[in-house]
Amino acid sequence: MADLLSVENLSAGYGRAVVLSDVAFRLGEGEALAVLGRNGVGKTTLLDTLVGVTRRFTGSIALGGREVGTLAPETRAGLGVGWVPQERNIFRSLSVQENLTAVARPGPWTLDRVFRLFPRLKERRQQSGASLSGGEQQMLAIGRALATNPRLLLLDEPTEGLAPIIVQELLAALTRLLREEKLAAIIVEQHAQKILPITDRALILERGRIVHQSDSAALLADPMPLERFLGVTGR
Ligand SMILES: Nc1ncnc2c1ncn2[C@@H]1O[C@H](COP(=O)(O)OP(=O)(O)OP(=O)(O)O)[C@@H](O)[C@H]1O
Repeated sequence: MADLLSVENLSAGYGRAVVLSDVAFRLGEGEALAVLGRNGVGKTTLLDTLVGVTRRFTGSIALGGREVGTLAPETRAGLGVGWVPQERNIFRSLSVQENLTAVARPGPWTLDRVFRLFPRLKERRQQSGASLSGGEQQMLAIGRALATNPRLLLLDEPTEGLAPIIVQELLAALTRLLREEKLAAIIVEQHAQKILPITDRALILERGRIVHQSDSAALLADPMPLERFLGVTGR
């Protein structure tokens, strides 16, 4: 499978602090990767480095064969890096529909298609972003990233802090995105058992380094690395 993303020898951090060291992995077109690890190991820093909002010390990030590691975040976004940050960053004073149309770029992900994926957003299309529940704001944040028609979607703990029923709804939408629509994605998640069934590959970070990489199915079948590096079972 052709590489959509190829990361080599990446080290990055903030100011003089090195958080990520010698990170290397590949992602094929249409593949989904789970990024796992305990608190503070550098998961968010990895996504932020792909987006371009940290300090990169060494290494390369190639998207579709083109080096993007030196480019500004907005240029990377224009080349197809879609980002749903942990803090969601929706426009609180704009309506749901305005949030989506403000960032829309031409491509298969039209407003209608986003509304088909998240019917709750369609029902609330005239409401302000601020009036939405936490789960609905997360759906809007994902919808906004989709409306930019990304080649690669980066999701930072999309289910964090949400009620179980909303988590189920979000996971069902993500399953559709990753399994049926075959959108390439990298998902940071604390709970391995939620995300491994819907991703192709997984990596585990510890202190800014990759300590395990494998197929997600292999990790589910043999959860030893989850026990060792996350202190949880895969179930
Ligand atoms: N803006 C920043 N400036 C300086 N250091 C930072 C900054 N953001 C994160 N760090 C440090 O980088 C390290 C990795 O943090 P990061 O948020 O990437 O971890 P994480 O695995 O995503 O953790 P969590 O699951 O708690 O979100 C931590 O030691 C953190 O204190």
